[in-house]
Amino acid sequence: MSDTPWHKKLLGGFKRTSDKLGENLTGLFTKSALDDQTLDEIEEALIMSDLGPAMAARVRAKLADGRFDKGIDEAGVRALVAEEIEQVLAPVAKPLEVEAFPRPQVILVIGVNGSGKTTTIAKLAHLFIEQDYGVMLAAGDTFRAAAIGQLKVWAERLGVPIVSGAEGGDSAGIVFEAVKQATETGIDVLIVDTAGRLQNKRELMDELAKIRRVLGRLNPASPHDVVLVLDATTGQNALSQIEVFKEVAGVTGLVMTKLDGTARGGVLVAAAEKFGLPIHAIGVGETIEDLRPFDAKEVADVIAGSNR
Ligand SMILES: Nc1nc2c(ncn2[C@@H]2O[C@H](COP(=O)(O)OP(=O)(O)OP(=O)(O)O)[C@@H](O)[C@H]2O)c(=O)[nH]1
Repeated sequence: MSDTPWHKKLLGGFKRTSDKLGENLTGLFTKSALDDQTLDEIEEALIMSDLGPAMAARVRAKLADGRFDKGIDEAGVRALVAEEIEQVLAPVAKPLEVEAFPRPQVILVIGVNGSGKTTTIAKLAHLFIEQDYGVMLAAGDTFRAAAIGQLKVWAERLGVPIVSGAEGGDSAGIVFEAVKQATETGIDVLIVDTAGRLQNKRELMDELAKIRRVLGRLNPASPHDVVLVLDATTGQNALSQIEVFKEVAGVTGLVMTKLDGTARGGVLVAAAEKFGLPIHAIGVGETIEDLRPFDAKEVADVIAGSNR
């Protein structure tokens, strides 16, 4: 197993999730043989750990198949859980690639207020800058002055240009201006912040639809990515947010944040299983380095606490 700084972050980030899974499973391994009751309890422990009912049922079936009436060991169960998690995460672990021609590639970032959207935009920008791409930000969330201000601070820190307007301004207009400037100055990636008011679904839908119309007129392939930012600490609620945003905005991929502050990191797996949407990156902390594309096996082992 690797001991890179990122791996240490992952271990720390998922610690509470992995501890909770451990707690939920504790006591089950003292039984001498695997019987129906223990299988039920293992299934329940996995559901309680937010991993989702489908995965819980599969692990139960596999254990029942191979281990019934035999002794069970904790490492064996953890290894099986890790294997199942890896199989769910491997097909969806896809970093955001910059490949659009003509440039710029336009990434709309959506999500409810407080999900970590602004921070995620800064972290994604940082990842692209590291790969030598030219990045621009657009402050399309004009609903709150604080959101515009926060994005400006990040742009300055990162040393990237930003297009913004006044509070209450027309976000589609700002996005139009940003694409124009990005095209003129040869920017590779334009990352657009958007408002996240789920309280008024109609307004949100209209606003996002208008941004999409403006972008589509400039380049029919744009927006190239619509990335939904989810806060892992909201647990199962993150799953209903995916449903709603798929409906109002169309979602091409997910970023899950705050996996470090929660015992509910299993919801990453439940989201992957239920929706099959690409998961571009995960956030395990507040600094700019704390968002990275991930390796399915590494994350699976960390969540399950397995050293397979
Ligand atoms: N622990 C931790 N905190 C995070 C992570 N990502 C974001 N945060 C914090 O979550 C808080 C909200 O993040 P923002 O980026 O402001 O969220 P937002 O969705 O833009 O929220 P609004 O500005 O209210 O729309 C901030 O204090 C961030 O530092 C993460 O991966 N881990």
